[in-house]
Amino acid sequence: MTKRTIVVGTRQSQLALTQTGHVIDDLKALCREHHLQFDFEIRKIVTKGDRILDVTLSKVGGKGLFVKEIEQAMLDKEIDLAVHSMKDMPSVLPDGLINGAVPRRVDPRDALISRNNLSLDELPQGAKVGTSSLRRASQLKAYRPDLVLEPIRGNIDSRLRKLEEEGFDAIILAAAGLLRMGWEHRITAYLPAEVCLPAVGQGALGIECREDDAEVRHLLSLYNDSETAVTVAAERRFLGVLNGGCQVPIGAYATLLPDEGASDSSGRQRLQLTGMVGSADGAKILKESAEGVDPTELGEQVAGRLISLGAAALLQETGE
Ligand SMILES: NCc1[nH]cc(CCC(=O)O)c1CC(=O)O
Repeated sequence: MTKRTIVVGTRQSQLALTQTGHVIDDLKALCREHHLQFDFEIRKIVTKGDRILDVTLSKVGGKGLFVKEIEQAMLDKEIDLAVHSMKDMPSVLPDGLINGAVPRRVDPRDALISRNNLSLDELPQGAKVGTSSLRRASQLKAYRPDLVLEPIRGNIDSRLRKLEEEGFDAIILAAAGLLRMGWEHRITAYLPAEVCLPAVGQGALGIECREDDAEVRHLLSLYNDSETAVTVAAERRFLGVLNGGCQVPIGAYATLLPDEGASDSSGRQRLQLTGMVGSADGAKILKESAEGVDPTELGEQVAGRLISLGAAALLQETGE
């Protein structure tokens, strides 16, 4: 019998190619361990988002732009799975596709890459900091109102280049992307969650596949990390309640609490979720934490508390 070749679709950015390569290495190791016979092949796909990288994303339709063509190729059976950064994955997947695995998360924090090896506190008064993330800008302005936040677009490699070329004192990037690229030596400081709560799902990946592809689903089930899956589920439910895709400063981060017999009767461990919503200028930051066992309920609970604190007005203000 011939071996099935699993075709893996990917965007062409260095980060996407690197992530996809790591995932295929992990899947090959799982195949050896579990005596599964599969070959893997990479298929590169250019998405609409890649073709218009220099346009502000919120102006042209948001994150979905990076996944639409990939999902169509999967529905058309040109590819069998795709690796996404969890934070770029839409909350609702098209009929027929599922998130088959959430592998173990890496560092969720944001990182400062500064020109003279300075920490956030050491940056000079009025320093120019590059980020196009409303979430990062809002929280940095709240912490250091003197900073001048300016947009910077492009892939990680071009943003690192622009740090030098466009006169920024520092830029902010997700630690996870730098780590996966092998560029963590560029990081000058990690931003603690108390200063800059990460994006929902930051540092995690999602592996999308067809719902009716039992072979791929079985393989992916072996790759799923239940701790990452449950914490990211709470963050994504939080986001889902607050935001139907509009561009607002929102962050969330969930962790499993240490297991000291603190699980419920079904053996589920308790989670803690912190969520934030801010104004674009950082003048107002709403932040709440709660604990619970069910990720959906916890996401809804933290979102509900923020709404009762006035989040709805913030969402309207900036979500135009
Ligand atoms: N917004 C783009 C994006 N999507 C995923 C990552 C890498 C980090 C991750 O996987 O969470 C990045 C770069 C960044 O935000 O610095």
